[in-house]
Amino acid sequence: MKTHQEQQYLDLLALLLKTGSERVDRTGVGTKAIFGHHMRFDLAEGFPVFTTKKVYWKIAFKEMLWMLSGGHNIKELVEQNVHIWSDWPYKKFIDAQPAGSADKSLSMKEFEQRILADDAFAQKWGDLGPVYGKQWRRWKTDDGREIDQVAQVIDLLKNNPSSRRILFDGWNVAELEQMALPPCHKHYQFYVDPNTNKLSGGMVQRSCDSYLGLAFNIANLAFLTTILAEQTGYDVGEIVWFGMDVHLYLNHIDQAKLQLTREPRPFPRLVIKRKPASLFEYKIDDFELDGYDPHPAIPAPVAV
Ligand SMILES: Nc1nc(=O)c2c([nH]1)NC[C@@H]1CN(c3ccc(C(=O)N[C@@H](CCC(=O)O)C(=O)O)cc3)CN21
Ligand SMILES: O=c1ccn([C@H]2C[C@H](O)[C@@H](COP(=O)(O)O)O2)c(=O)[nH]1
Repeated sequence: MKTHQEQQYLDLLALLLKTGSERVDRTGVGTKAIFGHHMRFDLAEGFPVFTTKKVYWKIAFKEMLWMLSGGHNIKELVEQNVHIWSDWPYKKFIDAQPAGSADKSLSMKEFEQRILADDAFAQKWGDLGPVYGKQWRRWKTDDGREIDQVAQVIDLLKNNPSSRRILFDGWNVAELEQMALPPCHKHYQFYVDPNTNKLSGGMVQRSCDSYLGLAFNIANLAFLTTILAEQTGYDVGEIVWFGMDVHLYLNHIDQAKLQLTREPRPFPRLVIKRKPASLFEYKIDDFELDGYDPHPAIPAPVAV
């Protein structure tokens, strides 16, 4: 019998548990880490959203659509009930409040409510800086122009699919200091096989939270590749993932061990209910996963 493609992910978790070197990290949580790892998923065999725990794929897709829209303020995420980016601006806000002030003890929920209610507050405190969306869609040049890297990718896929330069990158060295977090999934590249008319998507991730982030990152790489293929007239090929600093946070070890006791179930199919005129006009309600029957969620704390 053919091995389930998700086994690659379970093998990675097992490898980290067994061989990962314990390292201190920026967050102070500590990780078990390896350097350099690769996985690939054939999208013809199903949509790679992991089944050995419930993955909140709609949250991931909303994040991808937000990045594709050029967004970099958490307001647009919180409006859609997505909270995965709120920790960083919240921490920045709390750190900036004087000791003893009422705002110093604001909860994250109250912070998010103020982001939603007060535009000026959201402008000031909800902005993550020039992160993914900004670099993907409006990379600033020295002479004051802005480059839409995603539009360039679409143009190459339509007009020069044998190019070896069909890529975009979020790692804008000059602007890293202004970002709440420098990009983790930093490089995306695409490839058309002329024999099969299939589009494959690759991604390089410099730093990978293998328990929380990676499930989202793989689903989103598959999602982006699928909608790009639909928009440019190709069938879907493979996604190819390269991780560099690939780690398991020490407070995710029990969750990873529990996940390893579970058997993968068949991957679902991604159903796209509407094809908009451009890549930038998809809405979350255009998507459904057909046949997603995961094992229960296993919650874990995010390292900030
Ligand atoms: N330490 C760390 N790991 C990450 O994966 C990560 C960051 N930081 N910082 C930036 C973004 C934010 N991302 C996140 C943050 C939180 C979850 C998370 O908590 N996921 C939960 C449930 C989410 C929910 O219900 O809102 C999960 O079980 O997948 C996932 C991705 C990915 N990135
Ligand atoms: O999409 C994402 C975004 C972030 N991560 C993880 C990887 C690291 O654990 C942290 C970032 O910390 P750095 O010190 O900047 O490396 O967030 C992820 O896995 N996926």
